[in-house]
Amino acid sequence: MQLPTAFVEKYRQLLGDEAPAFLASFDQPSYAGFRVNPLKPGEPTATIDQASGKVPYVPTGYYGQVNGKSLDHVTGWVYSQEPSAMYVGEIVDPQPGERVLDLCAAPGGKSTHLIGLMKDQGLLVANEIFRKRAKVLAENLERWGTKSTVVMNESPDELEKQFPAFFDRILIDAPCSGEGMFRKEPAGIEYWNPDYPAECANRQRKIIASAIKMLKPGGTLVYSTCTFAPEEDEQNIAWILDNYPSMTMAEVQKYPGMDDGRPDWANGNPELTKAVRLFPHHIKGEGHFIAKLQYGEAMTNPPAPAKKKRRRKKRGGHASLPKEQLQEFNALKKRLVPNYQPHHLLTFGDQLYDLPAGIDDLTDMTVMRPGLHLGTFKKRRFEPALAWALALDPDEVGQKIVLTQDQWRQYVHGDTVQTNNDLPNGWYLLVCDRHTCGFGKLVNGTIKNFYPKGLRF
Ligand SMILES: C[S@@+](CC[C@H](N)C(=O)[O-])C[C@H]1O[C@@H](n2cnc3c(N)ncnc32)[C@H](O)[C@@H]1O
Repeated sequence: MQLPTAFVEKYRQLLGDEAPAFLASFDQPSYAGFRVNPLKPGEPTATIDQASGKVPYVPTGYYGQVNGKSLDHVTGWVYSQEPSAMYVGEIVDPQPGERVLDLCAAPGGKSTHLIGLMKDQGLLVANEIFRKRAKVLAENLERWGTKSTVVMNESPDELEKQFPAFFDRILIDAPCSGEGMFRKEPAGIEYWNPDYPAECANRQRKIIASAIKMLKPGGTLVYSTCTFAPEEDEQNIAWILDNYPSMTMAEVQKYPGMDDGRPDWANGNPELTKAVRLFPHHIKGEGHFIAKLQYGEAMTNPPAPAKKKRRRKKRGGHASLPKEQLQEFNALKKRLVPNYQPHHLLTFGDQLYDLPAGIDDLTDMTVMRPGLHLGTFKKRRFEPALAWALALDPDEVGQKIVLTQDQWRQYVHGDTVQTNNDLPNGWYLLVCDRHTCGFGKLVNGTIKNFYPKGLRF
């Protein structure tokens, strides 16, 4: 691989004797991996059978490729993620019931991991600053089947106004110079120049400052990058320790092949050894840096959570459900999923969502997905959403139709599906090999296709 001369020189100086092995790793193939989804009601055996082994430091992680058009992938039973990146979620270690923020979340590798570890209990706010990427994030989280995630499309400095001292845990998976991904995505090399890491570090410090304002006293902040650059890694952590006396380094478990952070690459603060570096010449994965910090109880006067006036947004705002719509929704729910207990029903235009606990005011925020998308109100009828189907366990649904693999392929292709059953007409959950796939409307033995057009293949 052709690396910039200044890059090679920089790491020769920093790594000394280790530099040849480090530089040689860029000519080795990158590692692919995937995680299995603990929120789904079974093991994705078809994908696991193709794996080349388990990732030792991630209980749900495997080495191997995922087929993007497989049933396992399309229904969110697996998520394709590079093995080093998987360690970030484990270090965040979120617990069920907590409030967690993934501040730079698209396309959703870490968010899907975090909400799985939380057993889909509590609140995950998955935020992405760029709208197109936030849309992809929302789609990936819908496939994952989460009920407790809100997807936002905000800048960190807007979010900090909405959520002062609010979160138990915050992850900053920072936009970075991406040196650790050069092997996997060589196009990233084009953006690199000797000043690029320092430019990224400046941006990262602004994100960090916003994040700290949103952290509860006693909460934890995990900061990760996929770059080797000390400016963006140890030097940013040293900056946090110097400027925020309440922030201290937390210990991180290191598995064989993982390296300590390098104080000598920053200001010599020995605490920096507690960070972890994943180097491609030492582990089976790409380059990563992860540090965990604790917001000590020393911060005795955190800003009180802002009290916001409740008001309806002019456009795209949310509102409680009118009686007629509630009846339409309840009629369908009673037939399909009688035991489903929505937490807080709200509408965005004609879309119905179930907002998770822990957040009740989305005023003044750009929200891509205010919780679980339940469906759409059409003229005097309610059409259940794909996201709702993907969040259900087939065992909790009364009305369902089991598809063969061939019928599932017809369904994701957008075709109607012929059945030879004599079930009454109406909505059914479609299930293939225990994977919930969507809802279909049965009309005289034919399943009408409501699979979203943009997802068909
Ligand atoms: C490393 S990626 C995140 C990857 C993601 N956590 C995952 O695991 O799939 C960093 C993200 O930060 C976003 N970003 C870029 N500039 C930003 C800024 N100024 N503030 C916050 N996020 C930013 C990028 O759009 C990108 O999606």
